[in-house]
Amino acid sequence: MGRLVRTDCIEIGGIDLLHIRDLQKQFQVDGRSVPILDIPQWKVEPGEQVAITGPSGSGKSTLLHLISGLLRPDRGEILLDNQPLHSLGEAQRDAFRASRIGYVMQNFHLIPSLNARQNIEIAMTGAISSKARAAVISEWLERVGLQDRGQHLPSQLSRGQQQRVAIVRALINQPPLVLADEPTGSLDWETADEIASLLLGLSRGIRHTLIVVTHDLNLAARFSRCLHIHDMNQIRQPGLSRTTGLEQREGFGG
Ligand SMILES: Nc1ncnc2c1ncn2[C@@H]1O[C@H](COP(=O)(O)OP(=O)(O)OP(=O)(O)O)[C@@H](O)[C@H]1O
Repeated sequence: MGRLVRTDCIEIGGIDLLHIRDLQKQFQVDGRSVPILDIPQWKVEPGEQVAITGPSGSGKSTLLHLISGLLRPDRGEILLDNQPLHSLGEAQRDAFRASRIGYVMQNFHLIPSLNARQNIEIAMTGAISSKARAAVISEWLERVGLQDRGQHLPSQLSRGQQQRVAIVRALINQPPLVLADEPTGSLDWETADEIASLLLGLSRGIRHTLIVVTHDLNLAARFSRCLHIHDMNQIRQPGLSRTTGLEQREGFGG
């Protein structure tokens, strides 16, 4: 079941934070190569908020893993701030990722034995005193309404509160790019709406670029740009050309 995605490039001008060129990714399944992504060109400008939608298995998470350098493309280039991430050695890539990319995941991935403050602190880079660190963490906890939850373990927090901690952890180093993979996917609709507002508001406030993978079309509609990935099986159907495999929709309210 191969899946292939292509994108029509929309030139949006200006300086790009992210520039993907000729990207191809395949996985080996039972000894054969299964094409997953094929993206001739895609650009994201600083400060943009982009939603990525598409059917299950179309390659959305794979695209985020490629952008963050967790996966290596088989072909092509991903430039982040003009830096080809995959040309860096592992240690340099880890350091670059830690300072330039924040990652929010569906299931929070907090460390169970650390409290909320410690889960945030562990992600902090930069040489500042422990007193200054504590002050920054307090400020962020207050910003997300968790000022009285800093000492709580993840198991003592609601799911929405855990995701708030995870969002602070992703934003604490003020990375220029924040990636979120189904950040509201495991939350009830009311909490999901709150978390979506928080993520959009915070990233808008500090001018992060935000790229969010979501199945939730209501959430996608809150972004200024949406990239929809089609499944290759659909692309193979008569009447759908491969070049419409990945379609960009502009002009959502934001
Ligand atoms: N390590 C791997 N080895 C082989 N195939 C893989 C691997 N990782 C992902 N795949 C396959 O790649 C395809 C894309 O997976 P991906 O997780 O990116 O999809 P997705 O669009 O994020 O799906 P979902 O919406 O269900 O999370 C799937 O068919 C998946 O089975």
